[in-house]
Amino acid sequence: MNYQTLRHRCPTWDDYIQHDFVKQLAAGTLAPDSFRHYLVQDYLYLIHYARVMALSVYKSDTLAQMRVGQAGLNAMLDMEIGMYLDFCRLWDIPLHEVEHAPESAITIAYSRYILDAAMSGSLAELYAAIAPCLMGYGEIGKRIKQAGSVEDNPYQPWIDVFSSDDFQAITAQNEAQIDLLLADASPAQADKFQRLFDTAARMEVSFWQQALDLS
Ligand SMILES: Cc1ncc(CO)c(N)n1
Repeated sequence: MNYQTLRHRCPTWDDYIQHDFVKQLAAGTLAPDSFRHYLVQDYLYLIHYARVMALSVYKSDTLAQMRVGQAGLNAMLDMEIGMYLDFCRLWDIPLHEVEHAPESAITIAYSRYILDAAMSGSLAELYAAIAPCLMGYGEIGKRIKQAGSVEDNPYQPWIDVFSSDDFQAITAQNEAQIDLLLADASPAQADKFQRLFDTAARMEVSFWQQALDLS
């Protein structure tokens, strides 16, 4: 088992990567209310995601494994959350409003799902559950960049983070880590990895959709 197999076997991968939210964000036509909702919910989601990354360090056996988790956590806290804080300043959204916003049902479901997989499972299971998140956004960023940017896109900073060389290096490092962890999976373990991956990818679709439903 490896990352590309998980990705190819996932029934909702394209729905996730090519969701209308992504298309509208790339075109700069996404309704501001939708982006604002996404921004707040994703900020809340990332708090839990960071806790999962911390658990990946705890569950690591080697320094090399720990460093992949460390790099992922840094990318999250510095690059992604940093970009969200910039948006908050630019769009006049007070931070306390974001921090105290109620979590939506899908935000709770998805964030606690990966947290449970991280707490109860092996390091390999943890990575199978978070792979759609990290790897998917990397793929989306790369695709949008390759398609060429539109002028004056208000969402360009989002695209710049996920298409950046730094973020792409993190996804490459994570793919290698996932491939090593999944290499010797038994058929039963491979099924478990695929189920974790597919469930997370399904929730990514709902995560986009919640924001689009507002417009
Ligand atoms: C819901 C979601 N999935 C993936 C990422 C990428 O880290 C994110 N910021 N939010």
